[in-house]
Amino acid sequence: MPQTADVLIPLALDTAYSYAVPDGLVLSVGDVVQIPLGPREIAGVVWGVAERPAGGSNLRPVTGLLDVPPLSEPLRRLVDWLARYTLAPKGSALAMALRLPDESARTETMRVGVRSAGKPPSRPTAARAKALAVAADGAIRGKGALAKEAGVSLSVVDGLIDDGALEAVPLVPEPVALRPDPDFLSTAHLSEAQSEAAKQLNAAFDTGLSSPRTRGEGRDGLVVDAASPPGGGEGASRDELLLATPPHRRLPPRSADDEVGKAPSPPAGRGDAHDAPLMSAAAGRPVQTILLEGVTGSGKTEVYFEAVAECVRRGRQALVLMPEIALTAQFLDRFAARFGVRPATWHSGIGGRRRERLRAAVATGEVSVVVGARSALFLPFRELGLIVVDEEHESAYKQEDGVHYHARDMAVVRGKLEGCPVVLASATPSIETRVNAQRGRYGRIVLPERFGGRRLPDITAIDMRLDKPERGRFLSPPMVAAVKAAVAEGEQALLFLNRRGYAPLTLCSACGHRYQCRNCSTWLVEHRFRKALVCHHCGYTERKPEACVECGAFDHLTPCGPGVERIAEEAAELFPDKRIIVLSSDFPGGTERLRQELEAVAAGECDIVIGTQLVAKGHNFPHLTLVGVLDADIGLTSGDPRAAERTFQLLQQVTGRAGRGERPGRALVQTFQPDHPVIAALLSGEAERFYDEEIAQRENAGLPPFGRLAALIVSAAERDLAEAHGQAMARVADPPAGVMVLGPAEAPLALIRGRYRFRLLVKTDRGIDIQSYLRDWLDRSPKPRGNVKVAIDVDPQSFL
Ligand SMILES: Nc1ncnc2c1ncn2[C@@H]1O[C@H](COP(=O)(O)OP(=O)(O)OP(=O)(O)O)[C@@H](O)[C@H]1O
Ligand SMILES: [Zn+2]
Repeated sequence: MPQTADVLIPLALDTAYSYAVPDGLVLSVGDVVQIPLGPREIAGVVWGVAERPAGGSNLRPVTGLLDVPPLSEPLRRLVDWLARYTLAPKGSALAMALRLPDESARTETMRVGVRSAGKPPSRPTAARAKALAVAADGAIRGKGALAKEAGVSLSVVDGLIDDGALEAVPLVPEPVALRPDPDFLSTAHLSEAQSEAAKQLNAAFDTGLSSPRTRGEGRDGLVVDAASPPGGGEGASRDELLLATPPHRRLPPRSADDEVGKAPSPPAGRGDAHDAPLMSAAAGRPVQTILLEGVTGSGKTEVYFEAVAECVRRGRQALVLMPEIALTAQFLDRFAARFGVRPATWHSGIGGRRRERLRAAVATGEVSVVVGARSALFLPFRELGLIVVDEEHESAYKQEDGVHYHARDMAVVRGKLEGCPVVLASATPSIETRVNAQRGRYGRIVLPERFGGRRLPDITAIDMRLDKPERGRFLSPPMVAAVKAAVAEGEQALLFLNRRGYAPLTLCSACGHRYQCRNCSTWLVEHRFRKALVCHHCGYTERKPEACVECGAFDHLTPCGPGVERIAEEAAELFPDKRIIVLSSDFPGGTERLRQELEAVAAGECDIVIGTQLVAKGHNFPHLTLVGVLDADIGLTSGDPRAAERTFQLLQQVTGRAGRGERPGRALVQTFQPDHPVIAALLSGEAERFYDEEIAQRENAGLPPFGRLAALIVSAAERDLAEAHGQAMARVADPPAGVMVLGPAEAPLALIRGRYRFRLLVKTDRGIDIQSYLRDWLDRSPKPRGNVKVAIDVDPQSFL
């Protein structure tokens, strides 16, 4: 019987389109096919197939089956899930999972080398002789390499190939990644606490979660769970997930002992708690997602490496997600020390061909461990057995454009769809994850102490109202003294200020003019290294003028407040003979240079490090003993409901960089509000109390995870248009009980890249299916006209 195929296209379209399958071609769901779309041909994925009556059809035909791995069922369901959850068009969600090789990548698939064919060229020239002299050793070289070595042009080499004096031979591509050896290192190096934690973690593999029998077993099983928004509440409707959860088909185990050879799952309630699976107190069944919470420097990495090892031993694949910048050589080396080889890595800096080879190797199962940034979540794993989300509290996991998704939450969803354990690791877990652990939805494993008997740093506040810096300076006298003492001992000091550039505001002291972005409602930030004024939102840059553009006065431009560059200047004056490194994400040289500098810091090649929040993320600087926080209050004043949580996390992370090596560490925190609950909790080390209070406040206010939020951002090139559309939407919002719609209000960043922005905020009770409400509201709303755009952000992390 001939077929019809419903093909989903990776464009901003929400539905699959029907095509006729030509006779002789049999398609399955998940196949990647070529189809005509308007005047062009495009790749899409078969989302459904049906039989079609023989004879004619007015559907356009599928034009080909592409030679790329089909999209697995869990991945297709992730795409469905993602689209339903974020309200993004399904095709946009698909685009994240389907990155086809671009043309350049395809044509280059076979690299060729050349070697001497052992016969002279028919037409000898000096250049040819040089090339042949190099090739005379019989070795195989790339064409470019040979040309370079011989000092001749590529066309000389090509000429010799045509002539038959050189022969082209295919080069065997180097493997994408070597196989990690789960038993490369014994577990003897683990501390007792780490071994315990690893054991508990690995018990998750024996819960039977990944066996086919427990899948899709109805309402009380995993089915319903997978529908709940992982970020918190139990909101999404059951129907939604029942829809998304057909009985699961999975690949047979690689080898019999994958499933059989290991210890059978221990019966629930067995006496020995440690190698029994963590049980959900609430549901009385094993948990699938586990919070691995350990203070900074407790050695969480080593613990989850053991889970990765166990996963590999079972013949399955592991994915470790990291905030991008944390993909340092240091981490890769630690992986290599444990597994004998570096892992395959996936991040935005990996180019076309390598990307495609890695995707293919992930799909065949050849690659068993991938360490990657958030987009690695959409790789086509053949048999995913574990996902680790390191630094799970990081806001970098939230994608803020296109499909607004949170990679940590989607990791939990993918784990459920694949039937594999998910480990969320952090020293400062998000409130959402904390609450899930308290409620027993997630398991929780705690490492309360630092590895190797090291102490957490002592943290002291410097009250800036009392210990004022000198005029025009930003380091208070006790801070200066502490840095001096540390570097005198040959130790490293880190000065932390979460502000890029030289000064956050520049004004003319003659006329008061403030330098503002022409596309955004933001102040321009002076970047002295670049001699420019820069907008941190749109990148608009102008040369710093000699005279005020407003009144023409010379020498009156005054920087207001500090950025890291200004602190660097001050430190250089205070400590002229010390080596200083400034780390900021906007420096020329990009990620590569940053990685190198982070390594230099780790190797002790500088005395004073000055950095923004990127130095706080998971790094290990063994020589660092002093952390100075220059403005602890920066984040506290924003209107963001997570301001307190974020500040606490950031300060605890950055102070946690001190004292990780041999010598104990300490931290000094400059603040104008030493009594603020966040600062007080940081100083007293009472993280538990801080979390308890913060959780109680969220609960009282009905904020996530106790209620749900979604933001609508209406933007347009004209302010009136944006505002009018926002108001028109608000008029038809018609919120039912349990739903509140606030706004439209002008966004705090009212203008970005020349577009005016208004925000609407939807706040619902936990039990409400916020997506259904949003869909219904959008259907009733006037369609955006002209250049008006409406962006939807479910579970917003940013309120700007
Ligand atoms: N079993 C071990 N053997 C040797 N060194 C270890 C071991 N476990 C941890 N360490 C060392 O202790 C330090 C801290 O470990 P790790 O970076 O894993 O901590 P962490 O819990 O991830 O901290 P953070 O949350 O601050 O990033 C590292 O220098 C690491 O090499
Ligand atoms: Zn701007």
